[in-house]
Amino acid sequence: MGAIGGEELKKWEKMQGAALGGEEKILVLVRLRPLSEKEIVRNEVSDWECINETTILYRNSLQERSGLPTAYTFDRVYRGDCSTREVYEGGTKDIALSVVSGINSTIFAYGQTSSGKTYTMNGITEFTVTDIYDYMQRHEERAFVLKFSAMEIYNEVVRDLLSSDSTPLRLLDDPEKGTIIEKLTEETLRDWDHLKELLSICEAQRQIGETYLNENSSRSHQILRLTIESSAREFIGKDNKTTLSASVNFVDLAGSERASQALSVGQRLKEGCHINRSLLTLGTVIRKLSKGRHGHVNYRDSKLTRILQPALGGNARTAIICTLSPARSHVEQSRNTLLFACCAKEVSTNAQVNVVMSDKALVKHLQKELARLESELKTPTTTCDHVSLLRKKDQQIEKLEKEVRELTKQRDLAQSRVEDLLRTIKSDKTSSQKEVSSLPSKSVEGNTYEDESSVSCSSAIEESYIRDNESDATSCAVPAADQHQRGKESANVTGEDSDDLCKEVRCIEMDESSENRNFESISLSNTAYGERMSMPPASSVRHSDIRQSSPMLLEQANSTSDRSLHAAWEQKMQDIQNTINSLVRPFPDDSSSPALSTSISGSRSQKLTRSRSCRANFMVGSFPPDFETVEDSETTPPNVLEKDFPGRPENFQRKHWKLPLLIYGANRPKLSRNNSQSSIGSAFVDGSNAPGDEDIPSVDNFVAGLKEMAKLEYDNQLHDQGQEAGKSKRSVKSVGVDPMLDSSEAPSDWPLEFGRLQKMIIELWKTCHISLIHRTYFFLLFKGDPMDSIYMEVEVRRLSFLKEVLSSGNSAVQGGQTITLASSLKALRRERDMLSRLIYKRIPGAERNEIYQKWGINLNSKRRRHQLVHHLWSDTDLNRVIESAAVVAKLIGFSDQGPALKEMFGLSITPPRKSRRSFGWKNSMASLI
Ligand SMILES: Nc1ncnc2c1ncn2[C@@H]1O[C@H](COP(=O)(O)OP(=O)(O)OP(=O)(O)O)[C@@H](O)[C@H]1O
Repeated sequence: MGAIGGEELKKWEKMQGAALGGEEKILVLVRLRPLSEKEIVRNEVSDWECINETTILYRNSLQERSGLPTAYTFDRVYRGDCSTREVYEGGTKDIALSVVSGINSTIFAYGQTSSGKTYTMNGITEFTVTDIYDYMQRHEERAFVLKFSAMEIYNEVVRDLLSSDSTPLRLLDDPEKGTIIEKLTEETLRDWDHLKELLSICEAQRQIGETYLNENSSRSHQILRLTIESSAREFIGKDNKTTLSASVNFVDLAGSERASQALSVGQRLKEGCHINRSLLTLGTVIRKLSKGRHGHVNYRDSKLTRILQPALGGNARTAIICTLSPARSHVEQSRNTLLFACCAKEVSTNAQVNVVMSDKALVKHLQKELARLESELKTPTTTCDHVSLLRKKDQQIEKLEKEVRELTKQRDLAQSRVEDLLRTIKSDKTSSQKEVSSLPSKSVEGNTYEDESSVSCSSAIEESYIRDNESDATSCAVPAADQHQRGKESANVTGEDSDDLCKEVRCIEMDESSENRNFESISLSNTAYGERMSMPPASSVRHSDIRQSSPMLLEQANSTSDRSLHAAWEQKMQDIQNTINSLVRPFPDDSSSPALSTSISGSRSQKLTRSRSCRANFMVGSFPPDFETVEDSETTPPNVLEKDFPGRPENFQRKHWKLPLLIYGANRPKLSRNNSQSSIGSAFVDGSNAPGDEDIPSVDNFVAGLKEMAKLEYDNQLHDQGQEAGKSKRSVKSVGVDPMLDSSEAPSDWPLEFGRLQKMIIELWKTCHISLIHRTYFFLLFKGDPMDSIYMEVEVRRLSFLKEVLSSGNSAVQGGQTITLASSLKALRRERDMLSRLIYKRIPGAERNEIYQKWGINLNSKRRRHQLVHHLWSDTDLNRVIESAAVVAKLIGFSDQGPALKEMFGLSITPPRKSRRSFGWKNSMASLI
């Protein structure tokens, strides 16, 4: 059903000769009945007078001085001597008969008991039906079906007045039709006599109810509904048949005074409230609607307003006939009725012609509509801005991808040029060998090279590497006095390039060295390098080829112009990639552009995994396979923190500043000193850590995580030192943390320093919502030994970083997991729950009570376990921290065994040499690898 028309409807409208439907005010009529016989006997005075067709006046002189209104104006007012026919003809008829034009209509009678509602509605119903039949007879060209139903609402229960079954009817919500009444009998009318018969059934049913209620007057609302369906005879059986279908409701409401009367006394009040709930709601709805359709209208508060919702503010034409008793004794009720009428006349409805299309016509119509929408979607000039935006972005992306392809081609060309040069170097091997052999073998360790930090690779790792692999280092360092001089000259042109040049050579060197040292991950390193650089694997280019090559050729092979060209290309590709990312970012779902996602991710991964530093590759290769690769800080943008973009495809995630997370879960392989599966943890996490307690992280995984963290910091430290040389330092200062202390430079007042760091860590743990188990392990493992300094520093740095990230509302990626403030809090809450469950399991009753008392927890409290776990680690006072650690250790079955424990896990780090700053970490690292 809807307000759509067609040829047939247009014809029909023309025939009607009037505009159909639209917004209009509710028609409000007031009917004054004559004094009843009883009232006359009581010598009642009639105080109301209709002074013209629209105004009714209160004539009582006493009341006039009360300040209350005396004159009320409505669409029409009817004196007591007016007939129902006049009331009908005066406005009701027009509305009631709208039903034959496919427009819903409703006629209400509202007023106090015995004011003439039923008297009026009976007449209105009869006249309407008579006119409808008359209309049907006059329009033989149309086929009509007339249906009748009747219901009563009493005490918020809906009953079918045409059925002897008094089972209440349920109201259902229909997405198209609104509220429908379940199982309501609908009789198809044969003729007028049939309707009279049905009306008498309704009357009888109603009287049974009234008898049951032992009341003389109506205490229920009655709704008679006449539904008329019509279609042009000439169209019947045809595809484009259109049916008009509408209903007219005749509503005889319960006496409106009931509510106020019922409010007087107890039992009556309760009953009255029930009976008139719908009447009160009707008043509220009308009042609300009279002020305009703003905000919520409480139709659903009563069955009556729910059923009549369309008549009150929706798709219907509505007339309300307010009936009044003229008697002075009823003046209050009469005034209330007029007040309701005043509100009602402000209410508008918006009636529409209700057209029911045949299935076939409906299908045709929908197909047409679908085609229209599809063509709208296809045309970029439609109103759908996002469609054109998408199209534009697709074009941009296509263009950028083309550019990426072009640049890749150019880069490959340049690389092949480099390869050609390398081949030339090979061919010049013999002469180079002679040159190299003539050089003093110790020149590599010459101070000249080391001192020239601006052009050298004198990072700690290189130094350690040189010592460990002296022969390789000799060859790695390359320079003879004159070679170095050339290098210097070159570096004078671009200092940074020179540094890169050195790294480039060392990169190849290190790959091979790694091979020599049989690092377990060398193949990974080489393969990764080869793939990432789109060059032959580094190991395939023998470092001996290079070190034996002519320095001039070597210099040529890494010439500044080639490198800067590379750098420019890389920069450009990075820019393009960034642009693509920014273009892609607004898509909430990568599925919206699958092809795009695939193509870009390819180029993206190629670009982002490419390392600028061979040292980074070396470090990756030397870490355990599960270690999270840390982006070289040189390639990490200064804005290392970023907010998560929820819908961005993973391939387009920008780099995070990554730190390994101390992951204790089952996913993480257990690491031990020799990197093999270890059962060492079981010695410290007692046997009661049985299946089901697998959520408890083991100490060995904790230690493995610490070591990784230290390794990473070591890497950062080295990098910072390397950068120091290039005057382009990007240290951890950029995230607000001081550079890590070298353990070799641990302050002489270490106990004091330890206290300071420990306090700082405890505070940071709290701020960052760090796992209580982590805190416990850490606290119990590191108690002030000078060798703890590295781990203390690492922890401070990690937590400071995390604090900054979380406090700025950003997320950090640690160990492949994105950490936010919310996720940390959630994890901590879960951990506390887990610990509280372990209290009964792990701590015997007497000891448990002792602990509760120590923490000031009432032994009778039902939530004492929860209280305890919430106390744990929440106070940063050292004594409380010690107690917290003891309780958590007990719960997780961790027994602190002092230095022996650290020894077992390889956490006791040999004090480093103090002679050279850069050596401190190298020695420490020995125990970490
Ligand atoms: N306009 C009128 N002219 C003559 N008699 C009337 C008129 N209106 C009502 N009456 C008479 O007044 C009496 C009460 O009328 P009616 O039953 O219609 O009141 P009601 O408002 O429907 O009452 P209730 O709320 O109790 O059902 C009836 O006897 C009816 O015949």
